[in-house]
Amino acid sequence: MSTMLSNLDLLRRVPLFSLLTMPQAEVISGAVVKKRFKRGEALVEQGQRSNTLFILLTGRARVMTADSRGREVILATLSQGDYLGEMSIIDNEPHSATVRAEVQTDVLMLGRTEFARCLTENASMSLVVMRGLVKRLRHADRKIESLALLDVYGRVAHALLDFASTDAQGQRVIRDKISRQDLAKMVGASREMVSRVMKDLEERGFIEVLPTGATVLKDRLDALG
Ligand SMILES: Nc1ncnc2c1ncn2[C@@H]1O[C@@H]2COP(=O)(O)O[C@H]2[C@H]1O
Repeated sequence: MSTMLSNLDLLRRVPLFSLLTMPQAEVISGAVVKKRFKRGEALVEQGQRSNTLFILLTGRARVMTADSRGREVILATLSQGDYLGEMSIIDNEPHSATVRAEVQTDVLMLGRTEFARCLTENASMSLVVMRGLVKRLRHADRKIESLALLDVYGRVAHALLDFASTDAQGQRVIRDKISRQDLAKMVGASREMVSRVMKDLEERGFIEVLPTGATVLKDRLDALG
């Protein structure tokens, strides 16, 4: 975490908070608290309350939910500039999911009252939060569709296409090695099944796994997802 930057500087670099007027930003920067979470530590726990908005300054965190048997589903991965905890602040219910640091993660924390004040005093900020929620709902709709209508091949293809970014050569690629366990938690299938599907996708030329661990997605994969 940069110790050189003031809370105000840190806040103004976060897209959501860059919408505040300078006087508003000054008030809010006096109310935020910095915190560092270790890898594996939970920022919030599903079913509990924290009355806090968390803004990621560095690192990465995983949004996940689990059933009573401890089976987990990964809903999303958050990174720098993303925020979490807004759902509980907006509807005053416990946290909808557990969010866990995947690597050491630095955050700014803002209390319920201050965040609620930002939303009521700044219409453009409310709109951005709404857009974020709508985007999430669209994504959740696609996920429901894929769970209901696609087989495991289709769901794995969907998840891979979702994750990929386009490199300088215009190839869609996932740079980091993909954990079969994580992929299984994203698509709602067993790790063994996902390993089998990935192997088959590779053998049939839908994907290419490079020696670096990166995965290149071929155009024909779109037909499955
Ligand atoms: N599907 C999702 N995608 C991204 N973030 C989510 C998703 N579901 C929940 N979250 C975040 O995880 C947080 C868990 O606590 P809250 O319910 O307060 O607010 C939630 C959101 O900020």
